[in-house]
Amino acid sequence: MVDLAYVIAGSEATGGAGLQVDLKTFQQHGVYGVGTTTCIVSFDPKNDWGHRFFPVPAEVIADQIEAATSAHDLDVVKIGMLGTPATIEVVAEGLAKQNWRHVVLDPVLICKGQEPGAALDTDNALRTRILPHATVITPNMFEARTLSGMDSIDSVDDLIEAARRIHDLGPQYVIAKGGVELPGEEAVDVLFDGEDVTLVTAPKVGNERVSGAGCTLAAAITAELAKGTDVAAAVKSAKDFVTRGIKGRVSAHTPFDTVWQGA
Ligand SMILES: Nc1ncnc2c1ncn2[C@@H]1O[C@H](COP(=O)(O)OP(=O)(O)O)[C@@H](O)[C@H]1O
Ligand SMILES: Cc1ncc(COP(=O)(O)O)c(C=O)c1O
Repeated sequence: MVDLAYVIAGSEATGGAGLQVDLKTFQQHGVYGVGTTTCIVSFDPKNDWGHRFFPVPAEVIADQIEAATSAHDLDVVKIGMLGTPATIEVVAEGLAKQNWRHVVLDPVLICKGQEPGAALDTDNALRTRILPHATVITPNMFEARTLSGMDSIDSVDDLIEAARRIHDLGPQYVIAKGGVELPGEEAVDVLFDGEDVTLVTAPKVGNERVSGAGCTLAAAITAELAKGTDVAAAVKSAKDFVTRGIKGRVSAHTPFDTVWQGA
């Protein structure tokens, strides 16, 4: 029997992030992917690739969740971009309808290049409605600052402190991603399981962020969990996968290069 993984996330029209990346990553791991679309992001080439954001109506999201969960016995789900409090509410209701072995939350508050202010109401709804379901959470530096309440994260020690604080909010496993934003030669992520801190590192590939890196990492963790891998091994494998994809990155006319999941 093939292993199945489910993702509830936004569509990103250039193919570089979001649901498209999640499903490519699942496929690359030999896992059958099932996806529910929460919103559609279309970057605007006429306006510095600014964000055009269209939320899928809540009832249509509910219909998709009903179809997906009725068609398949799903026990591992990745949550990507939700975008609005109304979407968060309907996804929270969907999650509450069954038991999950793992809920992997990529707490996407804003996309690369977007203004932080847009995130505040989404942040509050995510905290109260989605975080309680998450077993694994993968915040980047901005999301780690927001969720931990820390003003700045300037070192690996700060990132560990942020992971500890986010663990206190509920998720059993926190993977806080330093990426290219901490100084040094390595892209350092921190895994905290409530007891032990593990540094998950790979050499930086350039000093730029890459579109779809966060989605790829969380989707690869989800695919490994669907196959029965334990969390620590899933994170290590996902880090290798995303690093390969960043090395093999695809350049486009957009401001950021994008991860190649087939690398
Ligand atoms: N240029 C890079 N070289 C190597 N690893 C990177 C690079 N950029 C990001 N990463 C890694 O990719 C993963 C996703 O990180 P990041 O881009 O910070 O997430 P997000 O997409 O959520 O902002 C992390 O494991 C991070 O360390
Ligand atoms: C729909 C959607 N999901 C998620 C993301 C986050 O992508 P990344 O993996 O680059 O953090 C974006 C960013 O553009 C997006 O548009």
